[in-house]
Amino acid sequence: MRTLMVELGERSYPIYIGSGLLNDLGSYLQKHGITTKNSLLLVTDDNIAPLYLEKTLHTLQQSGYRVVTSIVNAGEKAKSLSVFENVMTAAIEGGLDRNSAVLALGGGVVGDLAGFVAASYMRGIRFVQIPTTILAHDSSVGGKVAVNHPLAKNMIGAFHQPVMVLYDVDTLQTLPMREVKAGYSEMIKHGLIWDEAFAEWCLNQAESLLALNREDLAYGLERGCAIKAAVVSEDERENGLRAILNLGHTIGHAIEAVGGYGEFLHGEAISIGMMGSALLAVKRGRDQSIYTRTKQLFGRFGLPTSLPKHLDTEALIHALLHDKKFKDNKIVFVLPVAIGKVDIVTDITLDEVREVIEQLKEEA
Ligand SMILES: NC(=O)c1ccc[n+]([C@@H]2O[C@H](COP(=O)([O-])OP(=O)(O)OC[C@H]3O[C@@H](n4cnc5c(N)ncnc54)[C@H](O)[C@@H]3O)[C@@H](O)[C@H]2O)c1
Ligand SMILES: O=C(O)C(=O)C[C@@H](O)[C@H](O)[C@H](O)COP(=O)(O)O
Ligand SMILES: [Zn+2]
Repeated sequence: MRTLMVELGERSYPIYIGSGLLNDLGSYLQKHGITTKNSLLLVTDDNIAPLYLEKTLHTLQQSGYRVVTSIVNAGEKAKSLSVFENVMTAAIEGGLDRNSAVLALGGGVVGDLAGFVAASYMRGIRFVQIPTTILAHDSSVGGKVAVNHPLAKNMIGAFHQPVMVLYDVDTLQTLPMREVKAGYSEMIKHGLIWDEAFAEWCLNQAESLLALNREDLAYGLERGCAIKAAVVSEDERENGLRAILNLGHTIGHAIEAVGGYGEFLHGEAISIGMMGSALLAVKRGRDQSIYTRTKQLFGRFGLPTSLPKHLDTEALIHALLHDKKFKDNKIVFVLPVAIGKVDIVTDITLDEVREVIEQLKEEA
């Protein structure tokens, strides 16, 4: 078992990564001050429930907990205000109080949704992340919780840190291959923004990672979480450094919104977005190898590197202008300086973005 810390003063918390951890959920909750006197709301989705809900409820009940369950439909559309309201209803009807805790058993969708419920219920109750996807090595760490608005991604949300992250890597073995690939997109992002050697390691271990080799997977998750934790510990509320975690998300979020939050998985959209950032960087005179190496990385993982032609360029631009990354009349882009290093650029024009979108379509 590996333990990492997210250092945030009184809001610090551990990330436990290991095999079989779900069996000991009750002990971990107790260790973190969530006792059997406190009722729990467990949120999950209808893909995960048949696989892990019974086991999770059994272990919690064995430990003496009272648990209310809310199962949402799988997929990005669950990050909506109407589903948020349904989960809130389950919490109220289940009699949760200010000492209760919300447990998110699932990927980034469940984590973001349940986390926003925890942040809002009675103005904030405790929250535990139990990630079950590879992508969630990113989403379960850092406390960004939110639902989407039809016009823009993650538009309604909060910062609400969990009390712990319990990552049972055994659960990842049941992921569909498309989700496995999408999860590696954020892992590669952590290499691209922070650690060239890690990006290179991802490239070299692609085959083993895609085959879910346990040792490599655990190392990749640990390194990805460590990078995320280091950034968040320095800048919890994105006043500066944390913005680098948004590499590929300026165009990526627009792709998700224009795709109706269903055509593209988050990991797929941001891999195309990261290709867009690499292209912009090269157009601004940075080394051509940034583009070729980024493309090689995503290609090796079977992730998309171009934009389907049917996506309307102006619709993408419109969505981009509603994103949080459009500030003070400027679009904020994270651009690679080299593999493993990025900077924040705020003078990219809409015409430059249009040109890159068209070029990404030509590659299709
Ligand atoms: N808060 C953050 O910092 C942050 C960071 C990155 C991404 N996100 C958000 O995370 C979301 C994407 O997360 P995701 O990729 O985990 O998607 P997801 O939560 O939709 O999970 C992916 C799919 O896999 C299924 N699934 C989950 N675990 C499984 C398992 N162990 N076995 C079999 N099937 C399983 C789910 O039912 C779903 O269909 C997006 O909404 C994105 O915006 C948030
Ligand atoms: O934690 C962060 O900060 C990130 O930017 C991580 C991203 O991978 C994640 O998709 C995040 O939800 C995007 O944040 P947003 O503020 O642009 O909605
Ligand atoms: Zn992301």
